[in-house]
Amino acid sequence: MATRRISSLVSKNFPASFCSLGRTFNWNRGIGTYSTAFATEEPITPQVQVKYTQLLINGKFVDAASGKTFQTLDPRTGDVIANVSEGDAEDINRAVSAARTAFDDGPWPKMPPYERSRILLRFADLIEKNIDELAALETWDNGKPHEQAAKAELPMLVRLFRYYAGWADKIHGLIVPADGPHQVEVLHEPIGVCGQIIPWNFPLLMFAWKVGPALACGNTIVLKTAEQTPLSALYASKLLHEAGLPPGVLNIISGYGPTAGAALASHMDVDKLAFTGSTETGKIVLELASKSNLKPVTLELGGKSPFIVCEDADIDKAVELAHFALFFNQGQCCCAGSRTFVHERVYDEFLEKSKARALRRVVGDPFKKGVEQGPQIDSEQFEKVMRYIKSGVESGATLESGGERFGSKGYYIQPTVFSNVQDGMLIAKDEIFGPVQSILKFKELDEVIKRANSTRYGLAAGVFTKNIDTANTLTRALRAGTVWVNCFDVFDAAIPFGGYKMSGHGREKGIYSLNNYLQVKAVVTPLKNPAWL
Ligand SMILES: NC(=O)c1ccc[n+]([C@@H]2O[C@H](COP(=O)([O-])OP(=O)(O)OC[C@H]3O[C@@H](n4cnc5c(N)ncnc54)[C@H](O)[C@@H]3O)[C@@H](O)[C@H]2O)c1
Repeated sequence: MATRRISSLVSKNFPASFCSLGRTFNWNRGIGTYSTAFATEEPITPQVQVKYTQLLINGKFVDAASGKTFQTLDPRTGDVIANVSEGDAEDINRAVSAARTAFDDGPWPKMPPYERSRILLRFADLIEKNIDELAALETWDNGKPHEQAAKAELPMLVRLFRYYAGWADKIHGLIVPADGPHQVEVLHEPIGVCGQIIPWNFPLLMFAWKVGPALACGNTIVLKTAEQTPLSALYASKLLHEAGLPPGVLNIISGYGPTAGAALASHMDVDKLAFTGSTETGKIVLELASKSNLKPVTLELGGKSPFIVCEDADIDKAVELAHFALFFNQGQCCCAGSRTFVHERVYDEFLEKSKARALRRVVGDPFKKGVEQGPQIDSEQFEKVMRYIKSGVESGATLESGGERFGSKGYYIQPTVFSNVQDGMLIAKDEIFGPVQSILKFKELDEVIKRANSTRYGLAAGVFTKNIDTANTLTRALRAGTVWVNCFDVFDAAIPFGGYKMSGHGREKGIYSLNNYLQVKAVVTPLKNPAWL
């Protein structure tokens, strides 16, 4: 069998790849056991003020119609960061009405695409100027390491807006040949008022994946942020208006899912819905859309992605990448490599090294330099993850490291590794969305393909091998929207992302996202005496 080394074992793309985080920042790892030093220190005061807490409707910050507010909390402590206007159905009506007027009568869809492109480019420049404040807000509201927000996520957001700014003046239709003397033009039109609902795990990146392509295509938007993380999208949207976005084109509603989110999904005057969140909520919004006006829906949902370590893998590199694939962002990634399949010949070595790596992971205040893992987003997620850890122990998996709360304040969890995990256990089937690695043993390639595909999800997969034939077999056999080979979490703006099966409908990013935000119209005109057809 012909084999050859795959030269690039870990992607060098940055900032498109989160893979480079560990190397770039030279994380200051502890040794042996978990360090509790950070947990006993006072939380670091964020270098940012919360300026925007109201709803953004028709270019203005306004209170909710009900006058209600809700608290957004600091995951490091559970303390209140700010009181934020709580939008509900009435505010969604106001925002949709502003977006409708901006679409039907406003300048945005009619603006020369180059002008739209320039506004998106100016916005990207403004984000770059305000990276420190935006990254601080993101860390404060979400708990993710500040270096990750500032050096990877914000640059990705900038890149994504520049990418879609580049598309704005390159979207065009087709002239297609037909039987008979007809001119057939296929026009690509903006789809109209877009409803967008995003989760809390990557508040600004999810904002970018939704807003960038929708605006490039000339649409108007009502976006509902996640109730856990309302702050950064309000700040970014203010900058978009500074960059020249006309009022009413982008409206931001903070609020809860069953009230504001459901009102948006079921609104009769919303032309398209884009949702990212859990599979359970995805089913609800799809039903709301179908029961209202049958608006088309794209869904980016949950996952239980396999990460397959083959017998020929460089074990040290595989351990590091599998660790990153699971623990990145506190394990709160839809595409987390949450089933680590390891070939039986390298299993023992892989396990020992994975355990040691988890013990070296630096957990603490996400504002502190060198910290790799902050707190989970809130008490609900914290409790859910702890329940899964308990279930892993009770179902007979071996707890190799972690398994406990980290520190005494906030929602920190020790990096946890289970070995001896069997396919039927809940920890191998459900999306845990936390820092819990499940290691499973396999023997044959056919066997691991079957087991990796034996899930209701199909978002992503990781493959670690030096053998090009093995890599080709796996990449084609795995039923997942993304397969990363010898890399993981490479998120270039041009790469499509989305799921098979219950991980979603449709794709975001790249050219594929444009199709989500365009209508296709055929215009047929008879041709009189054409010289040719
Ligand atoms: N596939 C992807 O690209 C991707 C990316 C990030 C997160 N996710 C998934 O998101 C989930 C975690 O996020 P979450 O806990 O915020 O998910 P969630 O489904 O609870 O919430 C997501 C959003 O939906 C809203 N919502 C909740 N109930 C609603 C309802 N009845 N009607 C309308 N909207 C409603 C929420 O307010 C929030 O804005 C995970 O399952 C993760 O895998 C997927």
